[in-house]
Amino acid sequence: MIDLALYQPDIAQNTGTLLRLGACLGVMVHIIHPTGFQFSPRSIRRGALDYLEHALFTEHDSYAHFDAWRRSAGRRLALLTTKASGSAYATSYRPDDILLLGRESAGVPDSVADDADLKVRIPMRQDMRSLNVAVAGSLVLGEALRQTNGFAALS
Ligand SMILES: C[S@@+](CC[C@H](N)C(=O)[O-])C[C@H]1O[C@@H](n2cnc3c(N)ncnc32)[C@H](O)[C@@H]1O
Repeated sequence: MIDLALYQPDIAQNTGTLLRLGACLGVMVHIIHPTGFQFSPRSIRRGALDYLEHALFTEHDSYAHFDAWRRSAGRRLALLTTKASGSAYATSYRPDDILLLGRESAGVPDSVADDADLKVRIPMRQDMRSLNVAVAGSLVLGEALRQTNGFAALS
């Protein structure tokens, strides 16, 4: 199954929204620390509501820890970034891909972008800077699940 990964998220409500998305679709969410807020059930409840108890998530102390785990698991990293040239809708996803979302304030550093196996961009109107991180994650996760038959087990 496709996973989501959040690189050092800044805004608790966005993280809660993505945890709720993961809970509803049966998708694992990796939280890469440090977060810009205290990561606790209390702080993310506004976005996650009572779905938090159903959320599948795992925390990584650092990007290095996450990257070591990902490489040992042989999982491909697909970075969502406005700087990519390839469209997220012209990409072939694999069922075990991990979709990495950047932080709200600054995306990901170049060193992290260099680790990505593929980089994808959601096309937008000219002069628009970016989408909300939870909206971007939802759009690409939907496409990746559609391509990999990830909705089949859901009712
Ligand atoms: C608010 S944006 C970050 C904006 C940040 N100033 C930057 O330069 O990356 C938060 C995250 O949402 C995702 N995102 C937002 N719009 C996107 C788009 N059009 N295509 C791909 N990813 C997008 C990216 O993962 C991005 O790092």
